[in-house]
Amino acid sequence: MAIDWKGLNPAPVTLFKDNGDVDFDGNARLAKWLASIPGVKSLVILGHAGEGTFLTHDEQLELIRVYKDATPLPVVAGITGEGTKVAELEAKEKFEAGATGALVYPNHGWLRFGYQKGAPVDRYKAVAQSGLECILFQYPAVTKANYDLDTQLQIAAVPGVTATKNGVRDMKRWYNEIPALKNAFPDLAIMSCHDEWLLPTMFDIDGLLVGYGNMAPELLIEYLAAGKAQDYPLARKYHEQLLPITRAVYHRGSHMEGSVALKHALRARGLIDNVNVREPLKALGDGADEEIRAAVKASGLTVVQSVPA
Ligand SMILES: N[C@@H](CC=O)C(=O)O
Repeated sequence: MAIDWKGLNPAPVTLFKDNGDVDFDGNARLAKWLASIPGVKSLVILGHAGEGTFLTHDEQLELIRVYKDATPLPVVAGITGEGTKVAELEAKEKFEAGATGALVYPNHGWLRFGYQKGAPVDRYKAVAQSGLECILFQYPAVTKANYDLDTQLQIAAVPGVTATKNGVRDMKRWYNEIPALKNAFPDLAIMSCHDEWLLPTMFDIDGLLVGYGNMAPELLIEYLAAGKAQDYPLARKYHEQLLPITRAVYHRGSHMEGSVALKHALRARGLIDNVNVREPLKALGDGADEEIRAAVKASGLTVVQSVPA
């Protein structure tokens, strides 16, 4: 069954116990809460926000099973294996564990060295053989793992690629490449992942695929609707309302810190009990928790009183 990406696709954080083990029960609880919110379309796990590559192979597969059992929503798994063959096998295992979709990461060697022409499309072809619906993941323009338009068009043509998560962070590229993709592939769902400044992207998208979706799903769904309606004043209102929490979580030293800050925001909303992370993530410094709690309040995000069983 095709995934309907046209809404909010949060990338849940992964919870850990105090002894460092994955807290599967805590993750199931978070999954159930997110899935209970109308407008949430899928849950994208094992990505950056989910500390996917910090989990062992077995933990990754178990987390997919837990999400699959906890929610009727499609479970989308990050595919991060470096080699194309490795990524192909990883996708097969994740499909068998219960995933429906794949967020296909670039080979991370490309971040430093760039890619050879044709290699990205072959990676998608290999992963798509698993039966997972694939998301074309566009990295920021400042990285060498960023795909030129021709490469994006080739990837979008691969059967099984049904959406793109665009994080280019270069509006000149966005304003040219998003229409070109839409023109060539009208059914390709366009999703933004510009967590730290969503506003300029909100008028061109079908959905959001964001870590941000963990902590403010209710408001992001309304914000997305305003963007789709081309209602700039209303979208701007949501942008302003969310600015305190955007600043506290995403305008930090690095996007990596955002994954930790997300946990503080979720704790402030009463959804999780601790802010444990796995190395190489580090705890935030003194004062961060108070700052994030104050931002949650200032953005009008309330403490969640009950989570579906
Ligand atoms: N929002 C981030 C982090 C997520 O994967 C991005 O731009 O990729």
